[in-house]
Amino acid sequence: MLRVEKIQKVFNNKSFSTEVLNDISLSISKGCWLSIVGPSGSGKSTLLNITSGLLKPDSGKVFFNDRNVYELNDQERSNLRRKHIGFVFQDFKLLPYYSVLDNVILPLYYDEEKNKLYERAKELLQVVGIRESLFFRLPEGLSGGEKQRVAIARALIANPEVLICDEPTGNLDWENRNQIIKLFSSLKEQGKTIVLVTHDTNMADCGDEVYQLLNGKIALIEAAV
Ligand SMILES: Nc1ncnc2c1ncn2[C@@H]1O[C@H](COP(=O)(O)OP(=O)(O)OP(=O)(O)O)[C@@H](O)[C@H]1O
Repeated sequence: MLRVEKIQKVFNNKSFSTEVLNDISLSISKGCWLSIVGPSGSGKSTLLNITSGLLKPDSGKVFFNDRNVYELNDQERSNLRRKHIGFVFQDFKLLPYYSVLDNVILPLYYDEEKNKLYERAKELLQVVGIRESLFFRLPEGLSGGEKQRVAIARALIANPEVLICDEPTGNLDWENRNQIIKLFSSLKEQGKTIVLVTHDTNMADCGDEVYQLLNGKIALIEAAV
């Protein structure tokens, strides 16, 4: 369902260049949960951004259901991301002047009837453990963990086939982290494909496959039998 082939990425600054990804290939089957671990700065976020169509690699290809993501035009790629790929950013990227509910419906804001979207958003917020009294609050009034869970609800609003998450439990306490792991497990059971980066090795182990990114290379370090 998702395939990255021979990805290279170098960041060039005025005084130096950083080779982050060197000939990375990965194939992710439908319904698979793939975890990526690696030290800080090893390129995990860069790889997720490239995989989800947010950042063009220097070379290499990304396929989503056999469509070459970087051969789509901007509008097509934006539609693919909004409707088929849910993305949870490490820094959440909630819009500051929109309420929790409006942030959650954002990916489909102009596509669907608002009341229906709000109903779905409320259900999702309940699933991720956000209480009703927070629904009309602006993000500045939320804790880090609450923002993270709102970002997860937003990533799910379009019922995407793939959920790509950058440190989805980084700001959560033990109880909420366990709740998110349970949610991801049940999403996987429903057939969703999950790709996540985490420093939480126990969470990584809940996946079918665990890859480690190190020195620009990726290696499979654990696979469910
Ligand atoms: N836009 C950019 N311009 C220049 N260098 C960048 C850019 N984005 C990332 N980098 C560099 O690329 C490397 C990989 O960054 P990336 O954020 O992908 O790592 P990471 O493994 O996700 O790190 P962390 O676990 O700390 O979030 C780092 O050295 C970072 O400084």
